[in-house]
Amino acid sequence: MSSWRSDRRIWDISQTLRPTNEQGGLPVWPGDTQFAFERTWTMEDGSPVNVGRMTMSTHSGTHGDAPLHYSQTAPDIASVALDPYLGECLVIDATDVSGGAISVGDLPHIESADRVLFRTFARFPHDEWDGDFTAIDAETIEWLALQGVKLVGTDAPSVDPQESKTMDAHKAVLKHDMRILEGLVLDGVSEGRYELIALPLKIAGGDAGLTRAILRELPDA
Ligand SMILES: Nc1ccccc1C(=O)C[C@H](N)C(=O)O
Ligand SMILES: [Zn+2]
Ligand SMILES: [Zn+2]
Repeated sequence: MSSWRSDRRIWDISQTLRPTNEQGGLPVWPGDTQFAFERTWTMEDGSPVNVGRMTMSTHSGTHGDAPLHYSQTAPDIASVALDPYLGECLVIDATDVSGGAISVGDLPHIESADRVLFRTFARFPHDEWDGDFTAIDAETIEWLALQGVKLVGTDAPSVDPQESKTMDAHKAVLKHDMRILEGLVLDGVSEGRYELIALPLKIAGGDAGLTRAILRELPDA
């Protein structure tokens, strides 16, 4: 049998990109560009093919922040190495965390991990903006960096609180040259180890890149 065939289970942990409207739709950071999708050419109108066009923020839906997002002199998303976005990761259930941010005391015992994803929502708010999301303390980022973690992901729209002006968690990430995934959908994903595949789009000058993020069951799990 071909070694490419795999029966390993896959979890799609990406938001569905679609317009925001009265019924809900894609939650967008307050004041940022709404997601829009339209057809430039349609077969209905005699075109041989359908072709679309999108307008969006670089931080729409599930995305990876570039270091350039939080530092003027840091690399854009097209320039960062891809290995942090690919490989074994640990999903931590932080749905019971109170007090606005995940503190060091909220962390379970971590044997070792290169990548850590936090589930903060019991149910992901697919159709409305929730500004009261759970952020991550800068000390927690520091502690994870000491454990060798090179990527931190969250189902929240940011690692810092919505009203933060100091961006302490982002700054801790910058200090340790870690990578960030935001807006993951971790409903139905239990705590444990998985393979992460979440490559951000290669946008020159991009302060972030949208990503189709998935988890895959580890071999021989
Ligand atoms: N769109 C924004 C507009 C203004 C301020 C922040 C945002 C963000 O998207 C935050 C973000 N997702 C982050 O990387 O923390
Ligand atoms: Zn972001
Ligand atoms: Zn961010």
